[in-house]
Amino acid sequence: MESVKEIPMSSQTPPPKYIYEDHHDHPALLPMIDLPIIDISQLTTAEADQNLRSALSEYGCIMITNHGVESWLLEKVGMVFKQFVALPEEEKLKCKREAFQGFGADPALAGDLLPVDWSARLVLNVLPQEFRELKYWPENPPEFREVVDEYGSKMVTVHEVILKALARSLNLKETTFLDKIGEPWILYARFNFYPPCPMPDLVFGLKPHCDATVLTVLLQDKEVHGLQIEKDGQWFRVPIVPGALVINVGEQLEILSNGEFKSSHHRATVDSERQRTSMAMICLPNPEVEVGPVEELVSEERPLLFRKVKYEESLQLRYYQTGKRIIDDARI
Ligand SMILES: O=C(O)CCC(=O)C(=O)O
Ligand SMILES: [Fe+2]
Repeated sequence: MESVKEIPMSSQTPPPKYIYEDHHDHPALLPMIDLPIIDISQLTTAEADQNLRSALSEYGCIMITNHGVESWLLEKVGMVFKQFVALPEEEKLKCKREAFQGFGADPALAGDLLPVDWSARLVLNVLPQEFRELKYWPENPPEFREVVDEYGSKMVTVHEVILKALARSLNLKETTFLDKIGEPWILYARFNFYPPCPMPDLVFGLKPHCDATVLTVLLQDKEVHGLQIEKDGQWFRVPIVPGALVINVGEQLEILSNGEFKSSHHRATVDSERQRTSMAMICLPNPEVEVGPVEELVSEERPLLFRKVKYEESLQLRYYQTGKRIIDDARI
């Protein structure tokens, strides 16, 4: 098992296991993308629902404002994680990553793997409450648990508001997607920590991937860029918009919507001098549920694209490390 000691060291020239032979564009050289910004307090009007639908269909990744998370809480969520990563090693070891939850690098699996990410993550099941394993939840800083708990409950509303609007925009009963992902669906948090790296064009903080989720709500670092998305075969940097949250369509929503919404292909690069953090709140179907396309979205003009699949953490990790996608297994 990896320990927190195996987190990449900011001062090091990257050891070979992190290095991509074909270097990618230096992050600073890529153009910024102008992502749609959607005020989600306007959703329920037919026009706002349609705007959300077309923005997500075109980009797979948008920004949202008026999402109901007060600015002090956004600030705190970012801050408590920065305070946690600044703690001494022994303190962080108390939440050491095991198979899935906790703090550390991804466990290294056997096989033909892609280079290792220049990052470490703190992964926590947040909701439903009975899925929480508090031994992985930092006790330091002292407000960590309360802040993540509060932010998590706001995220339930954000997910519900968006999933209902997307269903309405496709002329479906508004709870269609929520009904399909089962009760309770799962909310988990992934806090990403990217130490600086002197050769940012040779490593990735998070390799190119699509989230295996329904939706991901991402709080970016306030100052340091790193998120990039691919659109029409080109990579772009995602701007930092103060107070806005980033929404990524995940593979489960691509399946549910029979391909109407495409999961966003994205990655995180690292900075040569400054550390970066980000925090993803992720929606997954209930673990007992098999997710397949909504029947009303299948027709003669729009044939069935996917068979039903069950999300599995261990499979997902293996796929991530080998550059495969679960959704490709589901494609008919
Ligand atoms: O750090 C970022 O901006 C991207 C994070 C991300 O893609 C993820 O956690 O899945
Ligand atoms: Fe992601």
